[in-house]
Amino acid sequence: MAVLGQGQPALLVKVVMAGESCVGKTSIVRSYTEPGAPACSSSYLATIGIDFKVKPIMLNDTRVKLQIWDTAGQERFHTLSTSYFRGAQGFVLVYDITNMDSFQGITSWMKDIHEKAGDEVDVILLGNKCDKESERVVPKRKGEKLAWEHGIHFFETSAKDNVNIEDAFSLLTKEILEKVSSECAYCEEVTCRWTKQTFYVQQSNVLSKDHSCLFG
Ligand SMILES: Nc1nc2c(ncn2[C@@H]2O[C@H](COP(=O)(O)OP(=O)(O)OP(=O)(O)O)[C@@H](O)[C@H]2O)c(=O)[nH]1
Repeated sequence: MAVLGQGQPALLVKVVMAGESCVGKTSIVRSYTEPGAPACSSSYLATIGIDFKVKPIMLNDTRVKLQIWDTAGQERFHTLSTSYFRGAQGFVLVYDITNMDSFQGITSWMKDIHEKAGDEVDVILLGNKCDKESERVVPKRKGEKLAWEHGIHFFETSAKDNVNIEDAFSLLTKEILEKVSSECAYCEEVTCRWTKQTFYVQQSNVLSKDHSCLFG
């Protein structure tokens, strides 16, 4: 894998948040990208359409710019939300441990992800709101079993108390980087017809030879 130092441009990684409405997707993104600020508020404000945040991180000496797309979970936004799945390298798929319907919806979300983003994409499953133990209706072993059946990693998280959020994003990003370095599934090699210089094209991003985004 290309090792990018401080002075070098960052590798751009697109991650999409998915899951039913009100499971805590926005709060998880907030907890991760705005440390110190309250991730949860007493009033719930549904995501309308789509939003995104950027989080620069350093992982094993590689500079990464995580572009996190926060989709709306409400059914009326389903077509719009899933249209952002295409081209993503990773998904954070979330259910709420106090809401059985949100857990039962996970299989359908997995289907959407594979249909739109392919079978090779990395997914991590989060059972959120683990601070609400007294209201739990989804046992932890059910989440573990479902993740195991899909061959993906699993964490129980709390956006409110910032539990396991950083670990979840780090593990997902690590898996994505391993894939990019081993087979570069997302890049297409292009040679400039005038300068004969080689570039890699990843979606709309032009990447330099070491796969770091030139516009990073
Ligand atoms: N106790 C607790 N509440 C949480 C947690 N995460 C989110 N919430 C609350 O749950 C509600 C919904 O959170 P959001 O982050 O807006 O949920 P969402 O999945 O983005 O919802 P949509 O935008 O409709 O898709 C809010 O009132 C949050 O404050 C958590 O870890 N613990």
